Amino acid sequence: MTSPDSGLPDVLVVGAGGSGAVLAARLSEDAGCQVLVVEAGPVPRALSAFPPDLLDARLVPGARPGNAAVRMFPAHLMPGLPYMAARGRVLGGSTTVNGGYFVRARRADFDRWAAQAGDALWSYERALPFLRALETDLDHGATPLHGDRGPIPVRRVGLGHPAAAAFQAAARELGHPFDPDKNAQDPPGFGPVPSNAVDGRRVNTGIAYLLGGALARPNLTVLGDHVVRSVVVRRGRATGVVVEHDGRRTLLEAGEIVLCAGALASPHLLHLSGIGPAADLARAGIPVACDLPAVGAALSDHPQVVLEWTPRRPLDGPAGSWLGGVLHLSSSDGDEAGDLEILQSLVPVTGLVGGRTTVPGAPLAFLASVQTPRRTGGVRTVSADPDVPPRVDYGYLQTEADRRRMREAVRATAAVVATGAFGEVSRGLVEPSPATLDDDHLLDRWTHAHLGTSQHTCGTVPMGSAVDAHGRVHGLTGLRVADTSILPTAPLRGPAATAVLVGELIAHAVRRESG
Ligand SMILES: Cc1cc2nc3c(=O)[nH]c(=O)nc-3n(C[C@H](O)[C@H](O)[C@H](O)COP(=O)(O)OP(=O)(O)OC[C@H]3O[C@@H](n4cnc5c(N)ncnc54)[C@H](O)[C@@H]3O)c2cc1C
Repeated sequence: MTSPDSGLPDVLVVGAGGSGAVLAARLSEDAGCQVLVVEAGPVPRALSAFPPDLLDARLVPGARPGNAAVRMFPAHLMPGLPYMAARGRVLGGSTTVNGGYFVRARRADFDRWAAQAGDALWSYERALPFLRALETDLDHGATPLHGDRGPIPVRRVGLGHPAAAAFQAAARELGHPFDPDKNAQDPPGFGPVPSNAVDGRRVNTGIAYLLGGALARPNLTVLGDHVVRSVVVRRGRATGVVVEHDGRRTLLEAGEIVLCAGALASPHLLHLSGIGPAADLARAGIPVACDLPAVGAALSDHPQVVLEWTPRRPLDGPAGSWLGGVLHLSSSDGDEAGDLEILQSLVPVTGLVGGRTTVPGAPLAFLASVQTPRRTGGVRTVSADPDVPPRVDYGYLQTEADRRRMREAVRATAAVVATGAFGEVSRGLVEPSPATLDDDHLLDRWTHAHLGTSQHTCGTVPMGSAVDAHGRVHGLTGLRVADTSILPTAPLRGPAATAVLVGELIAHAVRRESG
């Protein structure tokens, strides 16, 4: 904490996204803690000020090219395979432009993170009270596993749509267990998707944590359209940030700086501030403040391909959410239960990309992802100019084991579509052909041509080698990272619920440290 008469905020939070909005709201519950949030994107002060597509749970705003609420990062999924990665740039960050699938990490993820962080704070048992506190589970209410008072409303998407019902019947036909509560740590199988959308409206973290009352607190200030360019480090201590607004740069100082800019922007900001691998920084012309090789050394994400199928008859559009059911099954590795995911979209991909909930005659889709915990690729900063984007490499499918798991995910999806039960609604897959499915080499080529990502990036500033279990950056004082960057590996599920948990856990840690 700063001294009361310094006039400086105690904590300056960079980014009001999946973790930052949560952290700022929780820290400002203490009226004696002055919190300043600096967000690069716009900050609507009321629900009605959000563009309607950012609230519509039948859409995934981040999938639509050119959406003003999205910042694109040029990237490579594999060497020679370029891609544009989307990140939310608006109050709520990527939770405002994402799919609204809100599933907790698995116990195995917590075990791994607790070991890597060297702190039981990250164990499932210690995290569970925070997982309960962050949600209002509208299906279960208050139980030992679920909460009924938290800011994020969680409801499982109904399986009443004919395509979702057919998916459920297909999973049963194939012998997959029913997994009715994906947030309960039961054996993985087919089930409805827990979502932070209610009555067709996606509730991002800005709405849930800030617009719900925190924004009115006198000790909380949230600045929108202010882009942090770098962190100022003096004699091993972070003292402030350089911020750009309306073309003008100013210095904002605070007792402590917390980066919540997301798993692509946070490592870039650290690099621009001279914190990262010294040789790379020197090559980019950035003076080194702290040699920290682990910053940006790898990332962790989930490769994904879309498999489209042709409806046998015209099907209605989705009622309240683009999401159908979801099936988790295990790759033949057998090490990580439920590491393959088949997620159903009730909106054609052309609709998601074009911002439309129905496209007559268009095929519907499954999103097949490999969610085995992996660290690959990385984020490298190539210029001291903050406007030059970092080099983002996903490093997907570089090993035979990675390619095999992806083949298994694709073939498992094809098996669902090939069931008699799914045949009630489907004429079959658009691609790949049976001949391609049968041949490893052809299937690898098909996958390469159709490869995408779940946009679940984590692990770019990992606990253990870059920050400690409280997000404190090694080798410096006054600087933390508190977003999905610090999770050493992406969870076996989508990371949005865990991003919120990061905000909750780090707020708890900050409060405990300051007594
Ligand atoms: C298209 C898409 C779909 C997804 N779908 C799902 C899903 O359905 N389920 C799921 O679990 N996960 C999903 N995810 C991932 C999930 O939304 C993210 O993992 C999560 O929101 C990350 O939280 P974060 O706090 O780390 O970063 P973010 O939520 O991205 O927040 C970072 C914030 O920092 C701000 N910021 C960045 N740089 C600066 C700067 N220099 N100065 C000031 N502010 C800055 C940004 O504007 C943003 O508001 C999806 C992601 C995307 C992009």
